[in-house]
Amino acid sequence: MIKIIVAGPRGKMGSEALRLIEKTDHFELVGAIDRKYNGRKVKEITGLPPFDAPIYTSAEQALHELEPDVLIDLTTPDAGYYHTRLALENNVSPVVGTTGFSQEQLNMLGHLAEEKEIGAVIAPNFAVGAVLMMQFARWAARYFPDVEIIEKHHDQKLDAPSGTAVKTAELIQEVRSEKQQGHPDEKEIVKGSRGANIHGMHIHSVRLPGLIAHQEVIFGGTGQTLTIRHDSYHRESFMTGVKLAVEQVRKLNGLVYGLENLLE
Ligand SMILES: NC(=O)C1=CN([C@@H]2O[C@H](COP(=O)(O)OP(=O)(O)OC[C@H]3O[C@@H](n4cnc5c(N)ncnc54)[C@H](OP(=O)(O)O)[C@@H]3O)[C@@H](O)[C@H]2O)C=CC1
Ligand SMILES: O=C(O)C1=N[C@H](C(=O)O)C[C@H](O)C1
Repeated sequence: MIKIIVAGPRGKMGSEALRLIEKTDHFELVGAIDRKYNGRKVKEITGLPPFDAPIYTSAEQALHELEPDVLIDLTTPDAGYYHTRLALENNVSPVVGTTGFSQEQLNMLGHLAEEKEIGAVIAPNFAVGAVLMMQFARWAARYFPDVEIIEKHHDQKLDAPSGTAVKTAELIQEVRSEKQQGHPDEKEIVKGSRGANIHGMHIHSVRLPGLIAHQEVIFGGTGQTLTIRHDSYHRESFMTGVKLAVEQVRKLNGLVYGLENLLE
């Protein structure tokens, strides 16, 4: 049995993670970390599964009193960083889906996991299809160095560009030859019209109601384009990866960044 705490249980992803725990025999929810409802039980919160597990507003108290094996964090960049750090300091393995961490924060968490000799997983996207999309894009970039990324998300998303888009650009950068993309004299008439720029790759972020999580990686070559696209239509799409990470994380030593490192 794996004892789990979920941070962000009322959220779109956190509530989906609770449903995953509910239907997984070897997972046990021992508590939740929420900004509200301290001392209440998860089952008392409308819309959440009928768990007797207690809610804590203090992450420190939850970690000390409940002694979980794993903390699943699905909150916000600031809260997620704080919870992940705290989990590692308390010898609890974090499985983190929260996006928006800086490179400095990721390095810090990596050092801490190594120092404590604890497994940790941070994955910008837990959907297997999205991981394949990123891997296929990395492969395609060897042959098509001209690339732009369009990511589309629901309009409640806090961070832009998405963690998936950043990770995609990082993976492409590993194999892509040095490239000056677009016209050297290109000028933005309206600031921001060419989107964000990571390692010379342009990333465009769309935010609209009705969307969940979608990304296109478009490669351009002479007389052709190649588009690699992934769509999450339901947040259950992320749960295969969350389940795998929870099952694997305590067997790891140090931080694994990206679900692709856990897939065979
Ligand atoms: N890796 C992956 O596969 C995926 C990652 N994500 C990422 O997961 C994160 C959550 O996304 P989503 O569920 O859509 O967001 P939501 O806004 O629906 O949920 C976030 C939850 O975190 C809670 N929260 C905020 N601050 C704290 C805090 N200090 N302590 C405890 N809880 C807190 C919020 O509470 P309140 O309501 O009070 O604000 C809310 O319930 C985002 O970073 C998103 O990018 C999303 C989908 C897939
Ligand atoms: O906020 C979201 O919804 C998502 N966030 C992750 C990201 O930033 O890439 C993963 C997925 O795209 C959904």
